Amino acid sequence: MASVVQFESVGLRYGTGAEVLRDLDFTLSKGGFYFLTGASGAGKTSLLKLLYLAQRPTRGRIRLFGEDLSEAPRELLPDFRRRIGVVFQDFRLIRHLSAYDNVALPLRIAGREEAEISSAVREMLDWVGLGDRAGARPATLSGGEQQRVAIARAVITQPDLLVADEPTGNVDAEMAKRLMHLFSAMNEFGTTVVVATHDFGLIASNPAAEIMRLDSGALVDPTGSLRNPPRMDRIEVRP
Ligand SMILES: Nc1ncnc2c1ncn2[C@@H]1O[C@H](COP(=O)(O)OP(=O)(O)OP(=O)(O)O)[C@@H](O)[C@H]1O
Repeated sequence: MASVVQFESVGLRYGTGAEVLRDLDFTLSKGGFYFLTGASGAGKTSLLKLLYLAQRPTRGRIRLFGEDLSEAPRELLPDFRRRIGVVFQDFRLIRHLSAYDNVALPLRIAGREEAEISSAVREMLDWVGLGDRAGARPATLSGGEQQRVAIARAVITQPDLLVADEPTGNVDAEMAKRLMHLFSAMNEFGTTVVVATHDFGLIASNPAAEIMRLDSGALVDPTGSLRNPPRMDRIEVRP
């Protein structure tokens, strides 16, 4: 399968500090679904920042959509960026825009017609359960509602790569299921999805997904043990 992302010996440090990511070597395939997990501070958000081009690695190479980013001219980065949908941990909605206008923004930037934008945005807001809050500004929405607007905005352009940082951290279990259904539907249409989460319930909801686990900045045990806990009947428990 074609690769969307390739990391080769990638490391990242902030300023003069120690490396927060080290020796990352992995490939994400087109149409793959990946969960990125690991303890708080393990480097999940930092790895996602490399994926959505908010950070450059301090060493190693990253290929995105087949292009080597260390060789790509800076002017090309916005073109790459437009192919990536991002759900930020802190949402980053635009304060003075309504929920509708926040979700419409990427389509307006892409130059779509208003009639097309209107039907797409209304359908998306309905799907995330905010059809009746289209005119609301972010400050008047709850944390969970803001998170749903942020998700709607990230997926509205059907990006090639969707990167989501704890996208269900503020919603109830029913809404989390609905949002995962949305991500899976996009994934079936070819979007590569990367979801950082601590929520093992969420991970269990998509048994076909691959799990990437970060431990102190390094990827460990990329698949396997998280899905296959030890068979308790084989473990001898001594009194
Ligand atoms: N801008 C920054 N400048 C300096 N250090 C940073 C910066 N951002 C993150 N770090 C450090 O990098 C390490 C990894 O942080 P990161 O936010 O990537 O972890 P995380 O796994 O996403 O954590 P959480 O689950 O709590 O969101 C931490 O030690 C953190 O303090």
